Amino acid sequence: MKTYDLDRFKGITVAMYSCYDEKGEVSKEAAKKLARHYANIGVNGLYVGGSSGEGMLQNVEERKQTLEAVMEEVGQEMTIIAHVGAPSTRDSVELSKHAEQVGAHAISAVPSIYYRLSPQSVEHHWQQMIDSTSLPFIIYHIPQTTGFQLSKALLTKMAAQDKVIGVKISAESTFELQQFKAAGGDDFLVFNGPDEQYLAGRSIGADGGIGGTYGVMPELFMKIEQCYVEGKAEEARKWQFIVNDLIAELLSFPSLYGACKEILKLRGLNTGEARLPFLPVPESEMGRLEAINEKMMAYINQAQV
Ligand SMILES: CC(=O)N[C@H](C=O)[C@@H](O)[C@H](O)[C@H](O)CO
Ligand SMILES: CC(=O)C(=O)O
Repeated sequence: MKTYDLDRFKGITVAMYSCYDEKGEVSKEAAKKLARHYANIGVNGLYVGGSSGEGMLQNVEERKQTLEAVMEEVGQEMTIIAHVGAPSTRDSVELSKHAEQVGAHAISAVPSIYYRLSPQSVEHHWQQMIDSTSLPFIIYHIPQTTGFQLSKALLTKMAAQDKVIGVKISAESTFELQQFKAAGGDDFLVFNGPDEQYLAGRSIGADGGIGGTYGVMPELFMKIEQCYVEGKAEEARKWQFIVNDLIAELLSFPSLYGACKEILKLRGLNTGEARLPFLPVPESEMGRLEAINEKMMAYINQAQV
C-alpha cells in the first residue's frame, strides 16, 4: 500500500491555463484570481504548468512564479499538482525541489521532449525528479505530443515505488488506460486525459481526470462525475455528449488554449493571450466564440452542481 493520501487526488483536477499580463509576462495576480475562481466553484485540484499551462513555453523562473501564486492563493484548500517536466533533467529537478519548498502536494512530469530517448533515459530523467523530493510523483503520459510510448513494463517498474502514485494518460486508448490501471494495482491512481472520454475512462478504471478543457466548464465535468458516482448512466452520457460538442467547437479555433483563454476573458477573468506559437482567436471569429460561451454558460447553469 502507498503511504500517501491518494483520496485527495480523486475527482476533477483542472489543468490550469497560463496567466500573463498585457505585455505577455507571467502575472501572479491573474493566476491567483483564476485559482480563486476554481476554488469557489468547488473544483478538487489544479494541475499547474502542464500542457494547458504552457509550462514548456516558459522559463524556470516563470514556472516558479506561477506555482507560487497558486500555492499562496489556494494551497490550503485545493490539491495542487505541479508539472515540473522540462526538456533538461537539470531544470526538472530544480522545479521539483521548488514545488516541494512551496508546499505542492505532488509533482508530475512528461518525458523529456524533442530528443528521441531510450526508455532507460526517460526512466532516469523521472527518477532524478522523484529522488530530489519527498513528494509523490505522477507520470504524465501523452505520446501524441512527446513521441514517447510508455511501455507497460516501465510503468509497472515505476509504479512499484511508493512515491509513484499514479499516471495521467492522455493517449486515446481506453484499453491502454485499463491495462495501466491493472498493472499499477488498486493503490495506483489513473487519471483520464482525453476530456472527450472522461466517462469512458472513468468507467474502465480511471480514478479521476486532469483536463485541458475543464478550465472553461469544470461544472460540466463535475456533473458527469456526480452522475457516474450515483450510477446514472443515461444522464452521465447525456452530459458527456454535451461536453463533446462544445469541445469539438473549441478545437476548431486556431489554438485550443487561445479559445479557452478568450472565453475566460468574456467572463471577466483576464489571463492574457496564449503565448506564441499558440494563436489568439481572430477578430473575425469573436462572434462565434461568444455564441459558444453563451451556450456553455446555459449548460453550466442547467447542470447545477
Ligand atoms: C492532447 C492533449 O493536450 N490532451 C489534453 C490532456 O490530456 C486534453 O485535456 C485535451 O486538451 C482535451 O481532451 C481536448 O482535446
Ligand atoms: C490536460 C493536462 O493535463 C494539461 O493540460 O496539462
